[in-house]
Amino acid sequence: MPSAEARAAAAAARAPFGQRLAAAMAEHGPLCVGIDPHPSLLAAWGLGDDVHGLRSFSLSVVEALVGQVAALKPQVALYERHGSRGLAVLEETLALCAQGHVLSIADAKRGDIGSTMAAYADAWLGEGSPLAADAVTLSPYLGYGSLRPALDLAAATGRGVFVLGLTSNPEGKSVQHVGGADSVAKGIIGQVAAENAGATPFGSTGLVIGATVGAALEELGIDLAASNAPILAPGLGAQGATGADMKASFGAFWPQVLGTSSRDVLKAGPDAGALRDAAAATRDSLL
Ligand SMILES: O=c1ccn([C@@H]2O[C@H](COP(=O)(O)O)[C@@H](O)[C@H]2O)c(=O)[nH]1
Repeated sequence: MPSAEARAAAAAARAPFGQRLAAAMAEHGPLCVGIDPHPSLLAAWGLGDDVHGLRSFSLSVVEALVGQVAALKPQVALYERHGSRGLAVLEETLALCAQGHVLSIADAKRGDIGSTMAAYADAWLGEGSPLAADAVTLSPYLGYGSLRPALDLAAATGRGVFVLGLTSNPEGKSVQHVGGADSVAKGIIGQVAAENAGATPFGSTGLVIGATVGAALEELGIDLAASNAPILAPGLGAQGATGADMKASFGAFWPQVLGTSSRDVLKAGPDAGALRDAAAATRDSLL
């Protein structure tokens, strides 16, 4: 690991995640491709459901899509299921993203009591950590304040977080919509807004709002513009949402939205050109 001085200098030199994401979206369009090496996809690519297949799949996706999309989002669970060697592949995948200057979002959905949260923050956002990504997804359902160690470390290292707000799965409503006009989700989004006050073009504390939420933003009276947050919107493609659906749901908030699709793009592989074409078609549906 580099010295403490070198790590501090690297963190200080990094522009805030929100600014880096805005620049990447302006250059490459509002698409993030998820790296989700499901067993079925490994088989469809002619790879084994083992660490060699995982590595070949992951590195092929990064190599094909560097310079093509705003961000890549490895799904951590699909590396964890291969044990410590799977996590080593995730480290290599994140390093390749950094080398190719494509933003990485580790979809880990971490959330725990504050003292443990500090360790998760070190792992996913700490300078010099082998698993550090440009941003990590967080679950606020142990209380938004419990995320503080990650919010602070992200700010100190120029990294970002995406806090679950309204998730893309149908079951999410049973928790997130509770309270109606004063919904749980609205409360979380309000706390995210406080983190991002004054940041331009948006802050580094993002929100996950599913591409599948339909009219929920309007029904719950949620003003995403006030959150000043980048919005990570999963659910495009395999979960049924289209670019047109997303534009209808997000309306005036569209400039903040980074759509993300995994299986629908990945099924085009393993041919690199076919992967690039699938990503380009998905990105174009968002323009
Ligand atoms: O609300 C959420 C939060 C995260 N996800 C994750 O995004 C991808 C979606 O994969 P697809 O193949 O495009 O459906 C996956 O890793 C989920 O865990 C989400 O879907 N919804």
